[in-house]
Amino acid sequence: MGTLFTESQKFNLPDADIVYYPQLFDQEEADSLFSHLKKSIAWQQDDIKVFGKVYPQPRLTALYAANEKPYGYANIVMQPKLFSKELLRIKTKVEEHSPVTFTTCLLNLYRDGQDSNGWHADDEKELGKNPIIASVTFGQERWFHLRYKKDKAIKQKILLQHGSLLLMAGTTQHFWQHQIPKTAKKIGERINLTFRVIT
Ligand SMILES: O=C(O)CCC(=O)C(=O)O
Ligand SMILES: [Fe+2]
Repeated sequence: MGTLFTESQKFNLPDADIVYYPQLFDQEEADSLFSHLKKSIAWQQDDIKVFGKVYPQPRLTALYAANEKPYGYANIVMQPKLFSKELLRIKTKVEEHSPVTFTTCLLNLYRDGQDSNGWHADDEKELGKNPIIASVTFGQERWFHLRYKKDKAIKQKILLQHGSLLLMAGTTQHFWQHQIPKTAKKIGERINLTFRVIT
């Protein structure tokens, strides 16, 4: 079961460094990792505070890491659980395409088209100055939207497919925001893993 060769795609966008690998995992391996993660991850639904009002987050999440450092964003502070051997296997595979060793993985489970992730940048202080974020998709493919902060008419859509990897590096998180929009279509579940370095 070697890695299939599939062309990577580098996006030519201002102040961004974004590369997409459509098939980090082949179909069979991606199917089996999806079912494994669906049942073994400690999925939780946190509340988020937006302009003083509290809402349940429109997706389930979980935090795993190689250390015990918490990760906080949008009024939530998450304490990690230790990486499982499958998460370490995925991490090792991702690191073949990345110059850094990741410490932490934030996972998202989008249960259907009404689950989403609003406009944001991964620019929390504990991620460091020019963070490398590696985002892996299993299950339902979803659109990933990017918009340039200085001119929101400059944007990019990327279809994140089953078994794919998206790498964001350089100044991407300073100059760009991203989101996973809702869709009215009847669609299945998607698991997303975002590997990060938290020091
Ligand atoms: O689900 C995705 O592809 C994006 C997740 C994301 O942006 C995040 O967790 O910060
Ligand atoms: Fe993000």
